[in-house]
Amino acid sequence: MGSYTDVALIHEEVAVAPTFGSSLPVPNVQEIVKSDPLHVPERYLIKNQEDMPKDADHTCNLSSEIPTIDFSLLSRGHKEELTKLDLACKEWGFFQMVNHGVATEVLQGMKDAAAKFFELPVEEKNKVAMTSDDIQGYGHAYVVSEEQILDWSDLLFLIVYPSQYRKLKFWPTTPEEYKEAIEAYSIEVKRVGEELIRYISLIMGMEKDALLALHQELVQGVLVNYYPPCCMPDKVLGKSPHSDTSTITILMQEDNVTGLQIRKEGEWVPVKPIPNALVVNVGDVVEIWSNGKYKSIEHRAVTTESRARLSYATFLFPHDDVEVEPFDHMVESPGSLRMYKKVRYGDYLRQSLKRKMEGKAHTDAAKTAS
Ligand SMILES: COC(=O)C(/C=C/C1=C(C)CCCC1(C)C)=C/O[C@H]1C=C(C)C(=O)O1
Ligand SMILES: O=C(O)CCC(=O)C(=O)O
Ligand SMILES: [Fe+2]
Repeated sequence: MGSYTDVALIHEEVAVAPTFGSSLPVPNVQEIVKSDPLHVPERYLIKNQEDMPKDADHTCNLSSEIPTIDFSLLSRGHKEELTKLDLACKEWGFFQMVNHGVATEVLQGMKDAAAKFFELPVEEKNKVAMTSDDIQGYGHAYVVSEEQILDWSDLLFLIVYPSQYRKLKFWPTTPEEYKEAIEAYSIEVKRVGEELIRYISLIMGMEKDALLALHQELVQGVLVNYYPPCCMPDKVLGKSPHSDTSTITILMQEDNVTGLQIRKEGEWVPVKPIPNALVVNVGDVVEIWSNGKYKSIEHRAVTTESRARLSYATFLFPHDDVEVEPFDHMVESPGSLRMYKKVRYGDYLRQSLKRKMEGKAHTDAAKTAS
């Protein structure tokens, strides 16, 4: 455990009221829409034409090329599926995962409980609001300056494992089924996520449990993103371009609202929801460990004019004290360049939260001088 003079992290007690992780106070987007559905405050309007989203459902041929991985085939030791996983992590950094074994009722239970929470009056939701010295709870993140363009979304972020890191003061008690729903969902996603990290360990040429062991302990956070409808969906972003600072991220989407877009060949490629599938992406940690062989790809979320969209991102990541750097065997040959510096994960995460979301800024900052 880090020193207590350290600023608060996700699972360290707060000794002093740090600025770490705490976003500057910003308006509640759901309340903006409630008060005037036909107005978008200046701070949300994108300035650069090239950053502006086309309509969320714009067709892009590359969407159909996003890999699909069958988890049940991986579980049965299918070498071809493992090769597909290797390719997906190398070429896309994203894939749709099917046949993961998580019951539809468990997926739906998480969706229903979260939807009920976000439908509550803001006074009720603010009972679990983020505080200035913490990064769990209801509110916003990555807001570090008065000038930055704000995302058209509100969020609820909770650490669920290890259970001793939970801060139940931020867990909604209304709807009363929230705790049960997120626990049922998270234990299943933990099962799938740990297996995926084992398969990634194998495709990196390591023992199946080696990568999990390097986490010291696997930390699991659940982020529910709420994207209210927007009257100018082509002028705002639900979530700015970023790569995830996780080992891997497992995302559940709504069935019939497209919002997630991933960066590929200079295009923003919509990830069309597949009912009951989970979207998996490589995080910065695997990119660094693999010396850039597996890509933590930039992605973003756009909004729609007609309806709200929710997404459920589970981040799996190491303990703060884990030192992350490229594995020797992943630095292709003796002459190859070691692409990243050694970073203490807690510092890496802390740095990422001090910046506004700006594409690959996190991993760029961890690169060795090129
Ligand atoms: C390990 O964490 C992540 O992968 C991660 C973190 C998100 C968050 C915190 C660590 C605390 C504050 C809340 C928030 C959920 C943003 C990934 O988040 C994605 C989302 C953004 C944005 C990002 O940069 O990575
Ligand atoms: O809402 C989405 O589809 C993407 C969310 C995301 O990228 C994140 O929360 O890290
Ligand atoms: Fe993300």
